[in-house]
Amino acid sequence: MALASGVRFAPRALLRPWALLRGTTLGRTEPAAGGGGDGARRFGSQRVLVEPDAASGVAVMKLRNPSNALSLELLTELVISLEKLENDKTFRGIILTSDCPRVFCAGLDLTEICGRNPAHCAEYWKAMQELWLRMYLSSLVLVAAINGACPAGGCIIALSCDCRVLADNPKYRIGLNETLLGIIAPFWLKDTYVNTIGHRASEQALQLGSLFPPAEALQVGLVDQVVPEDQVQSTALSEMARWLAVPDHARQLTKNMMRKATADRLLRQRDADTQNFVSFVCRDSIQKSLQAYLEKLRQRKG
Ligand SMILES: CC/C=C\C/C=C\C/C=C\C/C=C/C(=O)SCCNC(=O)CCNC(=O)[C@H](O)C(C)(C)COP(=O)(O)OP(=O)(O)OC[C@H]1O[C@@H](n2cnc3c(N)ncnc32)[C@H](O)[C@@H]1OP(=O)(O)O
Repeated sequence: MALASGVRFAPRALLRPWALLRGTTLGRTEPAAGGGGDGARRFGSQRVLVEPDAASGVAVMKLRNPSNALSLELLTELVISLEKLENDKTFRGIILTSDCPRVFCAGLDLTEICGRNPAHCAEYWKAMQELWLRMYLSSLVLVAAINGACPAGGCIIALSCDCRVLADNPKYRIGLNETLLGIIAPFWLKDTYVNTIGHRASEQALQLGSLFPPAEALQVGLVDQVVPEDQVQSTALSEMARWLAVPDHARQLTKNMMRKATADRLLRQRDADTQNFVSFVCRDSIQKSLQAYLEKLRQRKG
């Protein structure tokens, strides 16, 4: 499997991705609902459904994990689906959206870093880095159709796209709220925030752990459009058409020019970033606060 980073990254899950997917439908194709013609074959896995439209060169990728928390399996399946589309010259763009009601993506799956050993936390963080690198540097146009809450790691996914369309629902807040959980956004995530909304706005939002409701997210430049919920998909398609109107080679080289330095910074320090992450999240105090946060989430549900 070609990796965005070159040779150093070899988490077990990605070396044996199919092992994680036993019993799922990844790699199988089936007719899309209401489809059946050329380009209407969908494929996917347990946690990622891909609806490709060969005629337009656009695939819709739907996340369908509980709350779309970024489990190791979800990260792995996302990378595999992305790679599959990247390698198929039919496709020029992906619309990323959620199949879960009210949640686009709940961020890191905290159960992957709570009560786990350092080796597991390292494997998990490498998978997170890998997904971000692949998305951030993707040659395809990525449009996020954000149809639900989008905190922390969910915001990372959205920020790594080229364009963001958010549903106008005050419950669908977006931002990097890590500090409120007692954790810290890594430098590459901070850089992505700064690249998107500027230094001062990032400084404020990161320290305060701000989750922006739609109008504020638009105002600060975190999203590009806010539209009624039933128009998120159609608006994402219109945005996609606008981006695809530009010749691929010129757009791709420009994207690379804008993003390469940020990605290279992580590539240069990937191991150190992993070590920082592991030693930070494995501290007793951080484990305790993550446990308490998870407990609060579970109780809130009941
Ligand atoms: C080198 C750097 C050094 C250190 C770096 C350290 C850390 C890395 C820093 C940054 C990277 C990113 C970090 C993160 O992403 S942390 C996760 C942040 N996410 C959140 O705070 C969101 C929490 N969830 C919610 O607010 C709500 O669930 C949500 C608004 C998304 C949906 O609300 P809804 O009412 O629809 O669902 P719930 O009933 O609340 O939840 C359903 C179910 O899902 C579980 N759940 C939710 N979110 C998570 C999660 N992130 N991880 C694990 N599980 C989650 C929730 O407990 C319920 O479970 P269950 O009761 O079992 O059904």
